[in-house]
Amino acid sequence: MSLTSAPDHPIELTDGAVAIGGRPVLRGIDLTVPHGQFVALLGANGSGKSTLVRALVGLRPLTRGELRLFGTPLASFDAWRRIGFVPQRSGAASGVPASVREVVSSGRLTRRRLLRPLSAADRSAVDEAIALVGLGDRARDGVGTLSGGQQQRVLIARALAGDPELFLLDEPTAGVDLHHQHVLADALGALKSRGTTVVLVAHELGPLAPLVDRTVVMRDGRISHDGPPVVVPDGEPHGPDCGHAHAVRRHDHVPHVASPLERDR
Ligand SMILES: Nc1ncnc2c1ncn2[C@@H]1O[C@H](COP(=O)(O)OP(=O)(O)OP(=O)(O)O)[C@@H](O)[C@H]1O
Repeated sequence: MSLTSAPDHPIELTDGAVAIGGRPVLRGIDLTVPHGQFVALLGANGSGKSTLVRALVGLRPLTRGELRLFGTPLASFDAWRRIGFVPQRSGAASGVPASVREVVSSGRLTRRRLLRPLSAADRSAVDEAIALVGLGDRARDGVGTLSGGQQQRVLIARALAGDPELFLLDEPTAGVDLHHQHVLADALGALKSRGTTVVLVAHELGPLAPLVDRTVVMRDGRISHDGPPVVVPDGEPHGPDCGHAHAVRRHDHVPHVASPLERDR
């Protein structure tokens, strides 16, 4: 907690806007995420989910609005070790031969003093992260020998090893088989029980659904729904929020529809 009474929410974005190449991509985004909340960011292709999470970690500059991370304006925020970010799948192999253990260990770099060997606490955090994503038997293997889905899990383990207080993941389940979606759900469930704040971009929640406290749905660069997830038995709308629940399902699966805010694919 900060010494003042100002809130220190992990994320507080007010009237956020992003333009790419002069074209508005996000507009009028108000998003406050309190400690310990598990937020799913949903929406059709091109609706702005990735741009929003990238803006939230300072990778996309805001053209308007204010972003505070843990109560500190982005411009003066420097506690990046409190934040873990797993980008959309790009592969953990960069051409440099490195083992799973080495890549995951790099997630501890901000936690230890430069050029110091890994401490026992570092090593156990690395082992725990590798086990959590189900790669214990591949720890010594080169990341280049792993499948795309396994490389994604290496990146997740690297972020987990840093023991972040705020963890953002962009489509971690894309192209991942059901068994490994359950592995990921277990890993994120363990984080959630530690009180970690999670923001997750997804098309399909699948096994992650029970973890979600709040769904934010993007549409054409704006937030079109923000509220608690609603359980919809047998695919039927249910309860007073059924319209929204149905909308979430439909957005989750809508085919790509061209709009002025969508990129060519
Ligand atoms: N690097 C870029 N260059 C140009 N336009 C971009 C770029 N990145 C995003 N955009 C634009 O921003 C819009 C939002 O893209 P974004 O990737 O944030 O959407 P998304 O909801 O994450 O989509 P998806 O589910 O397909 O990943 C796109 O329609 C695209 O036009």
